[in-house]
Amino acid sequence: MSSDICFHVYVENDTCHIGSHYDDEHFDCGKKNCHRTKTRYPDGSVRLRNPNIELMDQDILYHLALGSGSHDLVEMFGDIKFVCMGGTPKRMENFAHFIMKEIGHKIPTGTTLMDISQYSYRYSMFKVGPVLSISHGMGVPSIGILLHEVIKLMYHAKCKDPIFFRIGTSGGVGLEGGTVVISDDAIDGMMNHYYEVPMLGKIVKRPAIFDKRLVRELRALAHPEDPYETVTGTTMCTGDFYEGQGRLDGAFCDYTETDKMEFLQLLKANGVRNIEMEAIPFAALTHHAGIRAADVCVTFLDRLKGDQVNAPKEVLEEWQRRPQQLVARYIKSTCRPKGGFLSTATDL
Ligand SMILES: O=P(O)(O)O[C@H]1O[C@H](CO)[C@@H](O)[C@H]1O
Ligand SMILES: O=c1cc[nH]c(=O)[nH]1
Repeated sequence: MSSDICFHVYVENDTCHIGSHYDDEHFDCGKKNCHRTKTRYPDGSVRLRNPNIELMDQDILYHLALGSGSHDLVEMFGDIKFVCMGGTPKRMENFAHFIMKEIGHKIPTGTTLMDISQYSYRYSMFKVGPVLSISHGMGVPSIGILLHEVIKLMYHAKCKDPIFFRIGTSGGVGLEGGTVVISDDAIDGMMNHYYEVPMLGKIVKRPAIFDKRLVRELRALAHPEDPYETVTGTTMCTGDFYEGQGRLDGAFCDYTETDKMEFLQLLKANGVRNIEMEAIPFAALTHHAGIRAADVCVTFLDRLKGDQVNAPKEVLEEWQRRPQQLVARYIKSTCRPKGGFLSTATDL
């Protein structure tokens, strides 16, 4: 590595290099190819890696029902420190209410939380002080579109060093239902560690990298007395729930149970702890934007034991709250004693 290249993560010739200081240093060194310099202004606010946006009269965030011309995005969202996303509107509305209690955020008596993106009829978005809670739908294209617009929202709103969390559900690989998995790595259905996007007839590969320090900080917030396990490991992100995840119970199945079990055992032997459908674009696009992010999912079943999600509804609801509790502990751990929030739990 030449001396004018910094030790932060940087991308050169389509290859991602991770400097030895990546975990611990997030300052603006100004050196050539510094990922931090490319993605942040000196005050920590999000810098977009698309020069076209600042030349536009206004930017319409179509799927959020927001726009830089129609809304005062700095006034509405400038204080955001945490963006939490998960598949369903109901989970994210519940999380908004939960985090409101946890951080002691007050809204005027007689008022209720509003779905800011309700007229997009695509995603739901709730704001609770420094926390945005947004639904992302199912699968790679849905979360990909949302991430483009939320990252632009962070830029327009001049948010400083926001942290993104995905609060999800997944199938465990050798883990009981109800286990919480913090992803420290992501692979796609072909075991690639990158997000492949066809652009202008060519495949562009973006490395899918999670922030290792954030993973450690979250892991440290798991309580020994929690009545379930919290583990870290690789998450496989597939493009389908049935055949894409080796299930035998889809509308079609052209492989045998032996084929399925061999594949799942291979995943287990390679450190894969769970399977879901968003980790790759979530890791890759947040990393490309220089945004620290973590994917925290509960398992709904052990895929080594079956394919059907058959735990009772109330049990699934309780399990879904487990990743929310961990993320809430993180957010609370960044609260300053005199108000406001730090950018990281370990700055305390
Ligand atoms: O529970 P959420 O966060 O929606 O995520 C998981 O659930 C969906 C499949 O049932 C996929 O989107 C998968 O990633
Ligand atoms: O098995 C599962 C469970 C939840 N979500 C998935 O993608 N797969």
